[in-house]
Amino acid sequence: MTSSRPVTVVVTGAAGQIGYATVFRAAAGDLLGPGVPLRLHLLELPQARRAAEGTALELQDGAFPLLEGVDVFDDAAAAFEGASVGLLIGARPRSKGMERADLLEANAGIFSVQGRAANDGAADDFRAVVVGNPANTNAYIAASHAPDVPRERFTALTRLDHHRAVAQLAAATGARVADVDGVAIWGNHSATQYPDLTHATVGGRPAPEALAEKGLGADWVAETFIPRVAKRGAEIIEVRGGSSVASAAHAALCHVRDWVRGTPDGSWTSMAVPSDGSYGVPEGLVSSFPVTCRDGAATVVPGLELDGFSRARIERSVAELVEERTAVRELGLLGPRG
Ligand SMILES: NC(=O)C1=CN([C@@H]2O[C@H](COP(=O)(O)OP(=O)(O)OC[C@H]3O[C@@H](n4cnc5c(N)ncnc54)[C@H](O)[C@@H]3O)[C@@H](O)[C@H]2O)C=CC1
Ligand SMILES: O=C([O-])CC(=O)C(=O)O
Repeated sequence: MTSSRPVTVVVTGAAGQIGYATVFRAAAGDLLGPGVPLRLHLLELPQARRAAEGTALELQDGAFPLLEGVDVFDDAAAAFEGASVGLLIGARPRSKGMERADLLEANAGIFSVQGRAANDGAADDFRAVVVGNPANTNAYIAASHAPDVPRERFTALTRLDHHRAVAQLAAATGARVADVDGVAIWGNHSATQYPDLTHATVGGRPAPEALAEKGLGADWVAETFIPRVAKRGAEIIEVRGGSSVASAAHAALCHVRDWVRGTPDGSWTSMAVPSDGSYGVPEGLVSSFPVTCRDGAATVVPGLELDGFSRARIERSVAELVEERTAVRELGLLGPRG
């Protein structure tokens, strides 16, 4: 994505915590790269529109050379008009007494409208990352309502989980984060996710070898590493008194940046993408995989060997995604490509 014409980026939930942490870095070039001018479309609920207008004033005060304009909307159709990138952050949080079906239903209301808005008004090269939870199923819902947008353009964020896994492996082995490679997140952005170290390396050596040197084996991976990463969101809420914000914004920026500019040669990252059927994940389900990105397309890393433990963990998380899809299907919340 190199252009002298500004790229329009729609940010939903722009006045929320992650939205606020994202837009300034996007304006500074951390989303699309240093040479790419952009316009921001900030979408908010009517009651938060004023706060988004305040954010727009602050963006103006940043005098960002790449930022060619900011518009504020409380109507999805108008906000998605002409957009090439969507950062779909705004979602309905679970409130007290809310059942899972209620949560799925409330979010389906949001993501069906936004999927239709993308379908009808976004640019031909529109692509989106869904951050708002339940992110994978929200992305599935949006894609189902956007039959004219290639399905693979609707993805969900598991890059934060990927970063968490990299950082935990680095800490456990005493390595630098930059020396860790080949970590993968599989499945749902939820506690069932599978952070996989079986193909990871530390300083070029297999991760199990580097861990063994520290006295850490398969038990540590199963009983400490995996739950630590999978439940890190809850740990942050517990310690910080609020859910992850800056780390989530950073991950969303990295997700889009790598998607449009490519992953480094010889390396992969994790993204939740509509399955192409690889590794037994039902086609279309938005599930996290190790992916490489080239020329604006994300491709699931083919041919990785999975042992019985990995296969069982992936199946468990994918089963949860299937359940979520069944629930929204039964509630009649999917669109024409459901
Ligand atoms: N996938 C991931 O790794 C992570 C996902 N999350 C999720 O990200 C979402 C946002 O988190 P925060 O920014 O902390 O929440 P927040 O509550 O601070 O902000 C959400 C914003 O979205 C807005 N919003 C709600 N419905 C909207 C709609 N239909 N159109 C436009 N705007 C709408 C709200 O008015 C609010 O300003 C949550 O669902 C959270 O669970 C958070 C951390 C990590
Ligand atoms: O649970 C939440 O709302 C936050 C979240 O997704 C995470 O930190 O991974």
